[in-house]
Amino acid sequence: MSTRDDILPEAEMAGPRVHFLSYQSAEQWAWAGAVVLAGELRRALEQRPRARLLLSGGSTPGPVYRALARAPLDWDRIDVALVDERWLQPDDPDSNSHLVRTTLLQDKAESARFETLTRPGRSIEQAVAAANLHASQVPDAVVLGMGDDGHTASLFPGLRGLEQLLASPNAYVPVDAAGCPGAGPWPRRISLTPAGLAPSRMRLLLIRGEHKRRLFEQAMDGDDPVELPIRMAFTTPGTRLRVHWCA
Ligand SMILES: O=C(O)[C@H](O)[C@@H](O)[C@H](O)[C@H](O)COP(=O)(O)O
Repeated sequence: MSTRDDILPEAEMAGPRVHFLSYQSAEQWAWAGAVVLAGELRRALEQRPRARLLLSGGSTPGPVYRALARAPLDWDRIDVALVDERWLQPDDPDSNSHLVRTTLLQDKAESARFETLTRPGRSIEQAVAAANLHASQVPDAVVLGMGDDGHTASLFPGLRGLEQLLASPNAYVPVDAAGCPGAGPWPRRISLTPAGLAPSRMRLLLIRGEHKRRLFEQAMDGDDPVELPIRMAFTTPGTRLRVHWCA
């Protein structure tokens, strides 16, 4: 297993809103993500009866979740929930729930309490209302991803009503991303908003590849999340965004 010293970043760029760390290999990147999340959860459990972790889906974060599942934490005091979900049932292989179940909720983390966003028999409005009730518990850590189009959570560039969704006072909103190529075959979704991200005690963005590095640098040159929704990760007031990148 890697030690803390093996996973020091190759380069760092720290500003007031973003701390960007580059890792030399995918293995170091995965372990570094797990170490930082485990540290945050451990601190939270020292101070409060329960800790809360919000996770994204997509093709990038799986190795970090698998590494985190091996962390010796008091997992039965940890609530795991989602940043966003495609309007699919939790056992659908394309759902973010399925990703979290098959990567994180294994090994030591099997005993964590997992809140899916969708559930059989629940309408999208009921699912969003339930998510907003749970959101009264402040997240200790939020893991975000970024799509090749600059979306984060399920807030896509060009999404109808994006400005209103970004300004919503609610932590979760229903999304109809019809016409947004980044949403792939799943236009109906539920997404975290800036209001849901703001109170989190830690924000971690997991990205890989040259294209995403350049896109993130471009995002940092501006402030408007309507143009590039990933900007909400660092323009939303609250804690500084930590970015973990590797090629
Ligand atoms: O449901 C989703 O699609 C995700 O939660 C989404 O916001 C994800 O983080 C990005 O799309 C990045 O996805 P990739 O890692 O596959 O590029």
